[in-house]
Amino acid sequence: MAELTEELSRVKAEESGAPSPDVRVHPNPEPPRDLREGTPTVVVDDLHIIYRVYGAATEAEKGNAANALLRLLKRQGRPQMKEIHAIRGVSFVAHHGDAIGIVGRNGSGKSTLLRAIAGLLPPHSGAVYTDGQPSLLGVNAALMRELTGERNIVLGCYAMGMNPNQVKEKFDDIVDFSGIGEFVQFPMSTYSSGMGARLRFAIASAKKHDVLIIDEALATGDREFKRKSQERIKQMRAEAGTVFLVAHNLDVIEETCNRVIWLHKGKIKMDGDPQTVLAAYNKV
Ligand SMILES: Nc1ncnc2c1ncn2[C@@H]1O[C@H](COP(=O)(O)OP(=O)(O)OP(=O)(O)O)[C@@H](O)[C@H]1O
Repeated sequence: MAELTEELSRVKAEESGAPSPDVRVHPNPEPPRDLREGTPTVVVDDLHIIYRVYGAATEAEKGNAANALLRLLKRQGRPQMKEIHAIRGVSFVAHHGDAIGIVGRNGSGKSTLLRAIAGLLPPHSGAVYTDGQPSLLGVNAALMRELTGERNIVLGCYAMGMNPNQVKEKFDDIVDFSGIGEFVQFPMSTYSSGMGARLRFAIASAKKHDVLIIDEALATGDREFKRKSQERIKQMRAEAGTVFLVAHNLDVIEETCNRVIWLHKGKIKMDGDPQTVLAAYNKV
């Protein structure tokens, strides 16, 4: 009974606007943006990613129809499973306001690392901790080819958690930024790959992201679009998000990022400021 009276008086106090004695009042539950600058957003701790693929271990086992039929007749199992150890003990910490470029030769593990940060690949061991929701903007980000640009903008914005008013507010800006013009009324299947990539970038960057991961999205698009997208990445950095960027064009990385991680055979070979890391990377 005493508990009930206490609870009732707490509810009444809350209704009257007076803070109840046992409720701590935080005047600033969210620290202002500039205070968040520099706080950790992504912690990657001794991460290992292993892909398992069913592949032929020997020449004789190589997959063709005759071999598959022979295996069936002999009631043999599938060919041996192979493991590809794509990320081998990667650790680093990213902070609010960081734009981190990831460089490395083909197959060094860049896309795998980004997909793991986005939570799309489970670690074999180690862990990825993120503050906020990471969003992966890759060349394959899911837009629907049979739908018009307009429908994709609306669906894409909803998928990022916007409400109808926010979508209305952002719609024109997305179309302008993408530069697709009247093509917005046509199905995406009629777009060139550059137009599709520009629309994807325009949709994804219309929202503030805690952690935005961009995989080669800037590789397509003309000089003007590259300039605009670099500007927008800088703006997103200024809004205290964290941006990860994989691009084979090192100039883009140098101009956009404040830090570069060089991956080699699944391990970090170097991590530091763009000039130093890119100079070393260009030497090999
Ligand atoms: N889905 C997959 N299944 C099996 N192995 C994969 C898969 N994706 C990548 N790999 C392997 O993992 C390793 C790292 O590949 P990843 O695509 O991450 O490298 P990358 O640095 O992004 O390459 P690129 O510059 O060519 O895009 C490679 O050996 C690759 O063959």
